[in-house]
Amino acid sequence: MIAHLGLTTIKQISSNLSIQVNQDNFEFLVINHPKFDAAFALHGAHLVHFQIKGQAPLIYTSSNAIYSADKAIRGGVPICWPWFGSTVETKQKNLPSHGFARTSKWQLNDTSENEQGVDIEFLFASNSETKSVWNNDFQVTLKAQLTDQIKLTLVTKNTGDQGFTYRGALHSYLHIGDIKQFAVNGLASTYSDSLDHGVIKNTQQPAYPSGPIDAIFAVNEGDIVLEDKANQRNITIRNQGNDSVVVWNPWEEGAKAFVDMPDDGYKTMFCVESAITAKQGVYVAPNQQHCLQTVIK
Ligand SMILES: O=P(O)(O)OC[C@H]1O[C@H](O)[C@H](O)[C@@H](O)[C@@H]1O
Repeated sequence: MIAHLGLTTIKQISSNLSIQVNQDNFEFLVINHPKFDAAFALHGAHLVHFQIKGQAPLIYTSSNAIYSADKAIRGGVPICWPWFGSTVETKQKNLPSHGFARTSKWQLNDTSENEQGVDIEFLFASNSETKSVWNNDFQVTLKAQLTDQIKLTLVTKNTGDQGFTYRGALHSYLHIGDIKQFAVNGLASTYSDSLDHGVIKNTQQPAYPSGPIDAIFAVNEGDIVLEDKANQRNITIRNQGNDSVVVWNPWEEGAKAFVDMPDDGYKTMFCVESAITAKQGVYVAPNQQHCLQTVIK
């Protein structure tokens, strides 16, 4: 799934882990564990690939994704932070949708590995550039534990002396075999329809998506289960620290409008996001931290 990127190794970290670059010097951490293959872009600490050996990929990344310092990567698990989507304020200030973390370079801080999998830690801290758009002191850590599942924990630490609030998401694009042979179980009974002015609607249980969807669900008890019938599997998602679950698929017209997604890309992806979308966000006091997590298997 990343072979088409034509990567070259520039640093071998261990026999399973290496830093590789594409022809534009865009850096990836590539993991070839005996149990799975995975890759992160250092740009955004963005998981772009995860595939257990012998199985279909668990994560969808667009074959047309653009790897460029000022762009967000289409697919994978974008880290939306410290805001979600756009607000009147971010629009007025011409700030990017979903915050600046996904278009910032993160530092690979630590890796460890064993027979079960690998642990990886990426860091991103406030600097003069981030403070010019969001005037807070922070350190954000992405802790990734990859085994027979993906566990991503985003730790937001307030390193300043003023409290702040944040919003965001672990915006997972799950790979599915065929959207026409697909169902979603375990979502809350109502949702706010972002494609219809936030009108509150009832959820079908299970839900069989048949058109564009952009919906904010409350947090429900239990797991969200995607029936990926074409791949004869269920994908299970368990979130923590979120106040909502955002579900998104742009469908055909939406995909056609994106330069970085094939027209039929919508057929093999479905986003289920561990999100903080409430207006008040999450408050983080000085020296305190908050964890946002998603576990996918
Ligand atoms: O195109 P992006 O900025 O990556 O956003 C992709 C999508 O993210 C979320 O799912 C939002 O709810 C959608 O409204 C948005 O279209």
